[in-house]
Amino acid sequence: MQSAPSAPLLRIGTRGSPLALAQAHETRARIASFYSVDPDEIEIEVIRTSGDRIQDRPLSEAGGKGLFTKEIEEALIAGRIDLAVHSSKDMPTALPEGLELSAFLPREDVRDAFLSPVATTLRELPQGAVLGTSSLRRRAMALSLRPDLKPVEFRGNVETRLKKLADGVAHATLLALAGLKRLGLEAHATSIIEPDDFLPACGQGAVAIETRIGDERTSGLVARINHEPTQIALSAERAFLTRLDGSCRTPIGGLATIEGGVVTFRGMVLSPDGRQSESVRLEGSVADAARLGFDAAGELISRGGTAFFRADA
Ligand SMILES: NCc1[nH]cc(CCC(=O)O)c1CC(=O)O
Repeated sequence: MQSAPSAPLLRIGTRGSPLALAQAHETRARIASFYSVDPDEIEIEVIRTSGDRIQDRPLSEAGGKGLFTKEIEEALIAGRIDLAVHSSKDMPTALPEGLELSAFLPREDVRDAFLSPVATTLRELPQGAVLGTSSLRRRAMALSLRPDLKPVEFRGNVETRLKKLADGVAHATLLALAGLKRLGLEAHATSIIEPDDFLPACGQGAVAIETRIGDERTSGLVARINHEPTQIALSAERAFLTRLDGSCRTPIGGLATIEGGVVTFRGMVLSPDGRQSESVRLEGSVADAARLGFDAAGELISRGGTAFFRADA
């Protein structure tokens, strides 16, 4: 007689892109190793989201960030999965009722990479070069440094964008170094852009684990693999975004770094054409990280920085 398969220890929900799968597998490996269980006892369930389905128009027009999380969060609420693994950067600031971010993996590199077959850096691109990017932040920041560049829409997963670049659809593109590294594709980076020049998106490089509020078993299990400095940095960055009330139609950069118990938060808002911008830099204690992000947003609002994106919302 065959015995009935035993119920999995945990079920992880994720998107099916190679990057999402790499992140789900890393989460599974960390949990399995912490509890010394066979990784196969933790199921990975691939869920197709609206963001994966919609390919014909910019996502900022189709409804924004929530598109990559909606169906996964529905499965979580319904109890078909126990935890969801997401790129923090793709998550809306407001979570659906009943869900929480209960843990973060150690943050990967936060920087953006410059990729081009014709130049080593953004500054060295030929006059009027075509820049492929679907990120309003990268577009605005690139235009602030090089107003002559011609941005074109560049959708798809990391591999698709690399292929478009190789096919000559654009002279250059910008990608998160974190994604390239998690996919083992960092050799494709032509150069790396320092945050001083080009602030990353809030949450860039951080992987978030979402669970049901009240599911003590799962939140207890994942709490043990939580990377606290990442969680603290993310609390500042998410507070910043929440107060700015930015959608993905808004060029915003934000980064919290932690050193010796001190959190440094840098934030920036830009007009879509990159001609106007406001920046802020605040320091505070680790215990006040969320307050720091909140205050940084307040500072930009009081300087009128949010008028840049309110106008075209
Ligand atoms: N918007 C897509 C997305 N979401 C997360 C990453 C990269 C990994 C990360 O930032 O954690 C990417 C691709 C990119 O921006 O290059």
